[in-house]
Amino acid sequence: MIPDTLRQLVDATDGQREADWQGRRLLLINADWGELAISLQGAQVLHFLPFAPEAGRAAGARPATGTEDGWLWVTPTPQPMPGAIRGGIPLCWPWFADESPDGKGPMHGPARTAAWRVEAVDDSVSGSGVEIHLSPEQRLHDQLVPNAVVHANGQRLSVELMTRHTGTTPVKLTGALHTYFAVADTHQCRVEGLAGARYLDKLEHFAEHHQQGELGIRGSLDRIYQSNRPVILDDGQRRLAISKQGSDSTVVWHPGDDLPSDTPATAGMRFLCVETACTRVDPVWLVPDGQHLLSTTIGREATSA
Ligand SMILES: O=P(O)(O)OC[C@H]1O[C@H](O)[C@H](O)[C@@H](O)[C@@H]1O
Repeated sequence: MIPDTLRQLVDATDGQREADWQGRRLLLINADWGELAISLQGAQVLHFLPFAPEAGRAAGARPATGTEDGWLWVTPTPQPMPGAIRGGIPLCWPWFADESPDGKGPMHGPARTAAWRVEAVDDSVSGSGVEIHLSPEQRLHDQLVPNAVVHANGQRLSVELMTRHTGTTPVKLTGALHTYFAVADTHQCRVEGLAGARYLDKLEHFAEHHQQGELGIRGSLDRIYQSNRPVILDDGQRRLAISKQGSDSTVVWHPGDDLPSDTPATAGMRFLCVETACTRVDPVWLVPDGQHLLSTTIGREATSA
């Protein structure tokens, strides 16, 4: 689910172009393999719709209008600059939530509101698709340097957030690929693959629990699962496989009825955040010349033929 204004920009794109949306520069791609939109504020993927063949649909043919509008959700309320966009895949870096070193930094770090530039767009990648390299326009940390790579094709989307240590003293790093998935109905969702995992419940002052059975979403939740395993997000209509690297935390978040002011009730039950993260339970200590790769890959669940 994406705002009509973003849908119109994607529809008006043939191939690849840049355009302005809500005061932000976007990279838009509408190709034979699918659709992709990235905001250069935050290097944030806002939209992805692959055209992989499904039963009854020819290879490379776009889904019938109205049957599917992408795997990611973006709030329909315009987000004033220079604030963050709620939706898509915000890059939370170099800390997750309020875990800045002095406790005073912006929620989820400065990367998601910073200006990034496209370093390269490679559409010669195997399997027909695109690989986009992005870097921040300004330094965001005195010792750490991030860059992002987005891979998209007719089957899957992946986002890689690489951090390199260019300084002289060890640095603690947390962060997240804070994915807002578009779902048919939040309360019909199941997240499979977390059964038995230990989690910290942020709604209970980080009380520790273990997940009993598979996770069904019934109301508000804000949990840090200690897990490096892939999960399946099933909303009753679509099963997406979410795998990851460099992450021992999976954050599952939805505010329930207590929606943020930028999220109208009609849109509020159409998303679920399942986040590939490094948090207080698995911070990364980066040493000089070290690097860390946080990545997620999202595809349809593989079905046995
Ligand atoms: O509103 P935001 O700054 O984008 O944060 C949205 C949410 O992100 C994460 O999932 C945190 O676990 C939540 O506690 C937070 O409310």
